[in-house]
Amino acid sequence: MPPLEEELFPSTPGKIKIHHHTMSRAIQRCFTSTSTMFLWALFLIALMASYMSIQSFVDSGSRYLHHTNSRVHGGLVWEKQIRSSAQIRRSNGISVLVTGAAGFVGTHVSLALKKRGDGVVGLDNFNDYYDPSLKKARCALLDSHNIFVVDGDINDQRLLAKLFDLVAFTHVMHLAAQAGVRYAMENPHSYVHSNVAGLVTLLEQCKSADPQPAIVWASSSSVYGLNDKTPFSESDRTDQPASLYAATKKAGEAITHTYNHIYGLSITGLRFFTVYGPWGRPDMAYFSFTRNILQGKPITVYRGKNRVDLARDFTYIDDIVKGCVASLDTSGKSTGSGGKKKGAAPYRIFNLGNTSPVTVPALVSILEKNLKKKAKKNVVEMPGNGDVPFTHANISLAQRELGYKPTTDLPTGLRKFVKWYLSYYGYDHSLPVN
Ligand SMILES: O=C(O)[C@H]1O[C@H](OP(=O)(O)OP(=O)(O)OC[C@H]2O[C@@H](n3ccc(=O)[nH]c3=O)[C@H](O)[C@@H]2O)[C@H](O)[C@@H](O)[C@@H]1O
Repeated sequence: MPPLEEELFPSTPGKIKIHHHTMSRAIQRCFTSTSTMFLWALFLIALMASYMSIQSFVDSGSRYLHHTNSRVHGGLVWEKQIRSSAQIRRSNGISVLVTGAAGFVGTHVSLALKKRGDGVVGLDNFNDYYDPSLKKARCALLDSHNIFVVDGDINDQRLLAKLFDLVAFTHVMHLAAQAGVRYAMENPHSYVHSNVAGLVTLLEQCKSADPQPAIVWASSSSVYGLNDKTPFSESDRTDQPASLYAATKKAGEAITHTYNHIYGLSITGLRFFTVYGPWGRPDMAYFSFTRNILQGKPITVYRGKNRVDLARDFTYIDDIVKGCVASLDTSGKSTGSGGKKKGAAPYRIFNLGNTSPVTVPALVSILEKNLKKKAKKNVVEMPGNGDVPFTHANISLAQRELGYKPTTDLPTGLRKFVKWYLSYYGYDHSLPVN
């Protein structure tokens, strides 16, 4: 016989068996005397009273929890905050659900949209892949611009349905993801959870929404993997990923294609090339190098085979934001409704890079100059951890279709980053940033 807990909470959904006869006999037994019925009535009244007081607590609590983004999803105040954040304040404006809004790119894109009068609602799970206090600080910045960020996960189907019930989003800017190339060896499942399962949950919601939103989402330059034809063009092969991270982003491109094909969702995938800048991600090289140089700690600089330096097409955040906003503006409409396709919808993929790769040692030199301090470098051969030796974007397609034209070179962008870093962390570098 299975243990009692197993009967009550089956490990897989869809296996709950309700034994109606047994249950009705039990109910009959309970109601055999009038005194028992009276006690039951009292119990029900007490239950209703406590439900009503909990509901009013939730409503008043969410007023105060606004800044800390409570996990409580519901209540009149919460709904009002979402509706107000989604309000469009310009003619022909759009209303956008930004997933990963407390992330690096998400914060910048949300601000840009809000500043021009679009409606923005953020969604973020504030996970601890890197210091959540930085995410909270970004969130406070968004809050000061009247952008509300819901504390929740893209895997939470009920929450997504609730958000779409409240707001007829015209667009979804999907930036929530498990990022980082090398961390995939430590925690592979987090990549599948966010970048595959979470993506599907979000697409399922978008496909059944009426109207369906157009979707712009973050793919990655890492999908080019072992491709050695440079610069990388969108039509180059992407079937040789070098990391699980890259594989999940490639999977995302395939998955979004099916939702475009079957349900008529308008999809734009953006292959970002090593994005950097103020409010950036502490797990990335430029950020952790800055911290270590300031703290007098060594940095590890990877080098490719035959002592060849690694290089990246580092792209400044403001350029990426322009590419994201232009993608939203040119996305075209999804054609389906209620899960039914009515015609072909756009399916696009663009490289968003800088078109001028810089080596990692050159990145370190620029940081040294800005920080006025020498790095203690440990140069080691690149371990087989998912890294690729070189990235270089061909951006002519984005230039043609989006008017995308990056304008910030690495020295200028890093100067802005260092200025922000010092203003944010101060000169007391004892605080951990990752
Ligand atoms: O372009 C992209 O698609 C990807 O860009 C970055 O990935 P990555 O280019 O590896 O960025 P960093 O982790 O900042 O590394 C930059 C370079 O510094 C090198 N590096 C990194 C860390 C380190 O300790 N030492 C070191 O030499 C890496 O090998 C790489 O060549 C992001 O972390 C990914 O999320 C993103 O998708």
